[in-house]
Amino acid sequence: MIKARDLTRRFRRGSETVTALDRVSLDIHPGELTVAAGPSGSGKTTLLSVIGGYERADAGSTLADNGVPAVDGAPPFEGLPTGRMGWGELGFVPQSLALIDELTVAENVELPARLNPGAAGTPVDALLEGLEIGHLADRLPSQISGGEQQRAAIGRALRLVPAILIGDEPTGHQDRRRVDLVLSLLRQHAYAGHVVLISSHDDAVISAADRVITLADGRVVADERTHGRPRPSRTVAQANAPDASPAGATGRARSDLATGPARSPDRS
Ligand SMILES: Nc1ncnc2c1ncn2[C@@H]1O[C@H](COP(=O)(O)OP(=O)(O)OP(=O)(O)O)[C@@H](O)[C@H]1O
Repeated sequence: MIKARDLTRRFRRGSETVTALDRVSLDIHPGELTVAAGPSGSGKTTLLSVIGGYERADAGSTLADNGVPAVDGAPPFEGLPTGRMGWGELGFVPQSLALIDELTVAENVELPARLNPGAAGTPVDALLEGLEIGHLADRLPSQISGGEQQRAAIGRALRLVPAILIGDEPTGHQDRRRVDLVLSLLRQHAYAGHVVLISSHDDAVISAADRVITLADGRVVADERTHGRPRPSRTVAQANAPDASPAGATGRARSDLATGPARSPDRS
């Protein structure tokens, strides 16, 4: 589970201050597809970037279950800041995609595993086939379409089967059939007991969601469970057991990864 509390993010534009997020508090649960919706400029990208640790909040905090099962009666929620999670714990699909142009499609998808030697996950070939880009494995990102690049970025985010998956409009470049394909993979990941939070203003995506959080002017103006699908009572930690490894054990922390070229260019 993710607990975001009082997230506030302001941007300065000359003499003007834009409040992109205004004291947003949310719990995002595993086991359901959660979609952040709202008009352009309402704060969706900022919310996902702050929750994913790609952008710093001016105020507030975002903590996540660290995947370690409870021991000796200790609460399973350990409160790890999401910004310190690596690809093994948190997969991110940025709007910019941030693929490395010198690496092939297969190498881009494999990157989280290269950074986390020994970590378990889904084989690259299976991901590429599932995302219908298997035939493009040896091409460079610049040699494939925007929709194909986006599916490669989704494959990279899913590579280590992260407890948390965040996608900023991950279907934005897809045709109708591939929107359904991507949604089906994301829902599968969510229903396996993981946290899946994406943004979209596509009605097809919103109607496929189990929960829709609507933003306007940086605030949550609606928060609805659309399918009424009961949440599994198990935690992310339980869902991941016995493969769960302590945060950090699967590799580098997010702050380290930020220095790598695969992370969002927004993070320096
Ligand atoms: N780097 C920045 N500098 C200044 N203002 C920014 C910056 N990033 C975002 N904003 C502003 O913050 C507000 C929220 O932007 P954000 O990108 O989060 O919205 P969004 O809902 O994701 O929009 P879209 O659907 O168009 O992607 C907008 O008013 C935007 O102009």
